[in-house]
Amino acid sequence: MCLQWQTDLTQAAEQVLKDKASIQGIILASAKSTFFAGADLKGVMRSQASDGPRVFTEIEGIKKAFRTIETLGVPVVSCLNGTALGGGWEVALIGHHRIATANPKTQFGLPEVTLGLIPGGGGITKMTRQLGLLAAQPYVLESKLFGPEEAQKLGLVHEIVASDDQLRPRALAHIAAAQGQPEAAQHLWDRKDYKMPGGTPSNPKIAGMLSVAPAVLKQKTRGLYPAPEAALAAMVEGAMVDFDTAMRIESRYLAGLMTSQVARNMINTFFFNMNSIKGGQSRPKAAPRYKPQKVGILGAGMMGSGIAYSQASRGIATVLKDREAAEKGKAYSHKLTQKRVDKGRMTADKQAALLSLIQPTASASDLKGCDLIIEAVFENRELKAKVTQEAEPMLAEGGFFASNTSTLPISGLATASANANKFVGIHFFSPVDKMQLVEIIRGAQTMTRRLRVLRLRAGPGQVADCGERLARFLYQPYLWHLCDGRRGMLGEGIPAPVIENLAMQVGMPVGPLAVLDETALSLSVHVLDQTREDFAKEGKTYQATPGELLVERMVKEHKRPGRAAGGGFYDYPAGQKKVLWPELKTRFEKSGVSYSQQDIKDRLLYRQAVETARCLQEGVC
Ligand SMILES: CCCCCCCCCCCCC[C@H](O)CC(=O)SCCNC(=O)CCNC(=O)[C@H](O)C(C)(C)COP(=O)(O)OP(=O)(O)OC[C@H]1O[C@@H](n2cnc3c(N)ncnc32)[C@H](O)[C@@H]1OP(=O)(O)O
Ligand SMILES: NC(=O)c1ccc[n+]([C@@H]2O[C@H](COP(=O)([O-])OP(=O)(O)OC[C@H]3O[C@@H](n4cnc5c(N)ncnc54)[C@H](O)[C@@H]3O)[C@@H](O)[C@H]2O)c1
Repeated sequence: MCLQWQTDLTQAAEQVLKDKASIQGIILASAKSTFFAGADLKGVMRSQASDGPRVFTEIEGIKKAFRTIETLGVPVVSCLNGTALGGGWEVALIGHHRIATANPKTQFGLPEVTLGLIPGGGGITKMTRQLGLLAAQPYVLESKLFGPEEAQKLGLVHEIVASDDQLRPRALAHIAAAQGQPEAAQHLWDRKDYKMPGGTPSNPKIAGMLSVAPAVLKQKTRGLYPAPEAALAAMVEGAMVDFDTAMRIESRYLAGLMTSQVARNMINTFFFNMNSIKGGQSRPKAAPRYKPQKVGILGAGMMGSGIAYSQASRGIATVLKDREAAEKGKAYSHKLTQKRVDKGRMTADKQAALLSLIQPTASASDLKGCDLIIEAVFENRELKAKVTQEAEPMLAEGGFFASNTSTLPISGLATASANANKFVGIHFFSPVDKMQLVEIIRGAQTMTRRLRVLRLRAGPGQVADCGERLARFLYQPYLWHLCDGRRGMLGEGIPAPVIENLAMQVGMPVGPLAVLDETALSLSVHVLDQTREDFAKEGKTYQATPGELLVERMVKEHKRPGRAAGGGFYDYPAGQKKVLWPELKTRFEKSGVSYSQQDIKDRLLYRQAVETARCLQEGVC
């Protein structure tokens, strides 16, 4: 929907208006494999707040042309040969009759709110009038996309054809059959007898539901995302007025959002940056994709058991080795898959096939022939060196070794290896089955070609090739320091619920103390112990931060090592919601401590900004 397209559209609308008497019907078709990708997001990225009035005029201009075509009095047929998203779906909705090619890859719908925008090119008004205020919500407020079949069930597509070459003949046949039938050239909502499905907001049932809708939405967005709120407002306000006014209402909301910093940030992150990652921006150039055939995992604790699941669920034979906990580690995969089986999302056969790929063992000899071994034992340098030396000889020819360490420099760990050039860091995040990110860390001696992007996990954003600078990597400077700041705040006497709630108010999905519990407080203590040992070897004394000392007290004094071990900053009563450990109040809270909520929010966010800037400075990509 760039400026050139807008000019062409306006001219086409003027032309059909002139030629009206000789037109029997209009076909909207695309010459590309995608039907239409919607508004020009590059243009939106260039917009400024002062562009608001101009953008409003452009949106209104586009919709005027849409309206000219759909109210001309001739049947309009949209031939949907491929994906139609956002403004593209809004173009499809010009057609009174919509025909789609059957293709499981085709996606229709309105992804706008995921980009900080709203479907203000007629999408809100038309989808609401077509489906009703309640039924349209998932498509408008949650950007639920759908394929041709679902579209047909919803009445949004009227015909499905087997191949693209059938679209035009079917459209022509429809136009021929529609001659003399005025309703075939009219949208539902333009008919005199139109009634909104389910009722308008004046219907008491709808009014009752709408009265709680903003609160429900706010609970999800925490007031941090303006687009879903604007979309809900445009839906409801639009449902109370005539069609043209409803269209203008959505244009106003859209113009405001389109020229906002929030939308630019979201578009840049969720569309352009995500596309670059999917397109392999982080991959070493010209490196072939690589999938190991057999993977060994050392340590079947929290991380090892999750990594085993992630390998087996991608069909990779996995040997899970632990001194004592290998069976328990495999049981984690059983637990995860059983939940899916119980919900009917996985067959028992598939579960059995996945579990059969995990071989629990206490014996290093079972690792023979692995082309990748990932070490995930305790965060202790000597132990890691020992298990590396024990397992490495089992590698298949050309295989390589990886450590899942959170904090220990890879170059240092690689000194235990007989092949430091085949030693890398592969850092999974907890919980492994949910987190898409995997960080690849290059040690000083790692051969660059070892950094083939591993297909260990599906999903985008999977790799940050950090290299290794200053013997630290992403997790260390980034998350670790963030966590430390939060633990530190608790140590200053700031109440735990204040820290947790303010962090969520600035957009974190869960409170930071909850995250620390998940990753295990005992892990922080292992890291601290190792750091002290390292300093001592150099004749120095490590000065632990207040945050580190607090966690050490939690683990060593109060015996609260984290969620997996029964409790940490939170208690985890069986079958109930977690609750903050009541004794945090008596042990850490200081009565009369003064704090400003804004300062706490700033401390949480500035730390992220500073660490992000450092990552960029250090070339983490
Ligand atoms: C001063 C301010 C400007 C004001 C403009 C005013 C305009 C007013 C219009 C208002 C009315 C409409 C409002 C509408 O409701 C709002 C929207 O439409 S928001 C956009 C919604 N659309 C999308 O989210 C779709 C985005 N695209 C995709 O999901 C995919 O590209 C696809 C369509 C599924 C196709 O996938 P692929 O085949 O894999 O192709 P690629 O993804 O690799 O894309 C190829 C190439 O095209 C670029 N591109 C794709 N879509 C857009 C886009 N919408 N805008 C800009 N560029 C787009 C993509 O970046 C690739 O570029 P390359 O990397 O090759 O440079
Ligand atoms: N916890 C996290 O959130 C997280 C995230 C990313 C990376 N890591 C890293 O992953 C590694 C493991 O962390 P974890 O949280 O899974 O620890 P964990 O304590 O849950 O598990 C460690 C496992 O190692 C096993 N082990 C000890 N010695 C062994 C040996 N000689 N041979 C085989 N197994 C042995 C233990 O029995 C235990 O099951 C650490 O290096 C940690 O820094 C942890």
